[in-house]
Amino acid sequence: MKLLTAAQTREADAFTIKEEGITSTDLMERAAKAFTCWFENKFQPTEEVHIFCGPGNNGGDGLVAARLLHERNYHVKLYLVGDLANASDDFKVNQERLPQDLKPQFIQQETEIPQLQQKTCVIDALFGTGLNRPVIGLYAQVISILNDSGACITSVDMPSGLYTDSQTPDEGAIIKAAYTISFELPKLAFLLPQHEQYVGKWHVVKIGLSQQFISEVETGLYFITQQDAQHLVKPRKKFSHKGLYGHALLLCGGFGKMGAAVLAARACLRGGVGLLTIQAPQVGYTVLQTAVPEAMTLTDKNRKHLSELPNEITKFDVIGTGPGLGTERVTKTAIGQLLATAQQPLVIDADAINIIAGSEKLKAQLPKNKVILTPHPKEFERLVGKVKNDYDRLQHLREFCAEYQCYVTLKGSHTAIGTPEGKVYFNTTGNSGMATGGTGDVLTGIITALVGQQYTLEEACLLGVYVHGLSADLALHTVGAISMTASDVIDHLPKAFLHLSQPMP
Ligand SMILES: NC(=O)C1=CN([C@@H]2O[C@H](COP(=O)(O)OP(=O)(O)OC[C@H]3O[C@@H](n4cnc5c(N)ncnc54)[C@H](O)[C@@H]3O)[C@@H](O)[C@H]2O)[C@@H](O)CC1
Ligand SMILES: Nc1ncnc2c1ncn2[C@@H]1O[C@H](COP(=O)(O)OP(=O)(O)O)[C@@H](O)[C@H]1O
Ligand SMILES: [K+]
Repeated sequence: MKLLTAAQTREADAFTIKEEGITSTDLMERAAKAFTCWFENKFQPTEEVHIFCGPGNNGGDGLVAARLLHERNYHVKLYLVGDLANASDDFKVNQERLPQDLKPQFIQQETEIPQLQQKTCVIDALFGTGLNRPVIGLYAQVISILNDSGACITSVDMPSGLYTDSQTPDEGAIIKAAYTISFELPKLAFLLPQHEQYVGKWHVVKIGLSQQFISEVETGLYFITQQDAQHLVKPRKKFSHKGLYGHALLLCGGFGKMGAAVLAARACLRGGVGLLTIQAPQVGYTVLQTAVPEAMTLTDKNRKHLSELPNEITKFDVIGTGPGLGTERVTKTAIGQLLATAQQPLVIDADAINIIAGSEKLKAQLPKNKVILTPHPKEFERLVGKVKNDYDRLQHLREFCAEYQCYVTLKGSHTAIGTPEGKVYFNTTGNSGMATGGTGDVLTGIITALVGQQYTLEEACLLGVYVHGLSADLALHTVGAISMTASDVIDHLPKAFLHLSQPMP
């Protein structure tokens, strides 16, 4: 599913209004109804609700929500903030529509800002996607008092003050919402870790924006839905055999880190690979043969560290490498040989990334259109240098993928997948239980398995990160976030694939 910029959202509004032959006031009523519906399910009418409106259409939504909640017997206190001489037309229409017994209070200077109790229920309708400069002055004072009050803030469409799709300047005040209720689609800003404290928990409510517009508009930004993932899963054929699902090679593990190889291997098997061979240093032989009996094990001439490639390397359909490798000189040499000679697709993680990041020569040797790199943010910085903020990181992601013609799954709460053509997909599964050692090794195993099964590199990244996070979401029900381990994620992979293989409604 696409992510739209603020400008594209405005175009989508305008297109929908024209297509349906409705007025912008009708669309505002629809949006505010959808918001109110969510709000009513969350907060009881016994609550006093303090609604703060700015001068634009976001404020207009706030006015409609005030009217609707008042009709449903919520005790509404309404505040109209700032100079309303240039308020939007739909704001003015809805100000007129306020019932007689709902009198707004006007806030035009700091002394008129109410002091709120802790836990007071607040609706923030100051600014939405129309924000076009940092919030300073009176609005910033309101935001600061609301943030400091300890009130439970629900933002309409955007936390006021936060830019929708670019870096908010440092001087701008931003609401710290507990909940943000976004219209039709999530916003890019919600998916970036630096905004967690402002956005809170976000939810999307549908307001019937034109699907034709959304399907036709050009954007390089997407988020992965369950439907997208379900469409990708390939069913198995009755007369198929293991030879059809790929023979994967994992070059993983080292002294003290054979566990990483075990995790990647077990995940690769659960990811559906036909055959799996692991090449590991000698210390790994007994470990791997015992912990992963389904896999074949080749041993390196080196006792503790990977130092060579297998003889018959051409027989493998895909090679996954990195977890547990270490960065010894002999291993660096082996990774250099791999990049120089491998004909098949490569999934490169962890220490293999660190090794490549440390050498411009190795970076230049990354074979084009054959590589998936799966760095976490620190490993990514080793590849591209220090990044300034989350938007800068995304820009580096696009540039790196274009320069090296490779795929990168930049791991995080919403893992971002960059493609050589400049697209970025955000994952929507996963949870903080995954913030534990070894879950990245699991992802390497899964993606390697999918590439082995002839998924394209893009498909393998999308389905891989989605199913990886989904497994963790399913594990959450049984083990919770605190106790979750990487093995729990592997153990829930079967359920996750089953979940995605159910017929769609
Ligand atoms: N018909 C529509 O276009 C719809 C719009 N909707 C709502 O409208 C919002 C967008 O409305 P608008 O485009 O009117 O924009 P906003 O209401 O987000 O803000 C724009 C207003 O704020 C002023 N402003 C911007 N930045 C400021 C700053 N830093 N300090 C002080 N004033 C500032 C602008 O001059 C303008 O008056 C969405 O977020 C959504 O809530 C929804 O009602 C759905 C339908
Ligand atoms: N808070 C979180 N929410 C969702 N996913 C997370 C979170 N923290 C970590 N993850 C996921 O867990 C994995 C961690 O990978 P990585 O840092 O490489 O771990 P390791 O090196 O220990 O294997 C990534 O896939 C990442 O997206
Ligand atoms: K808002």
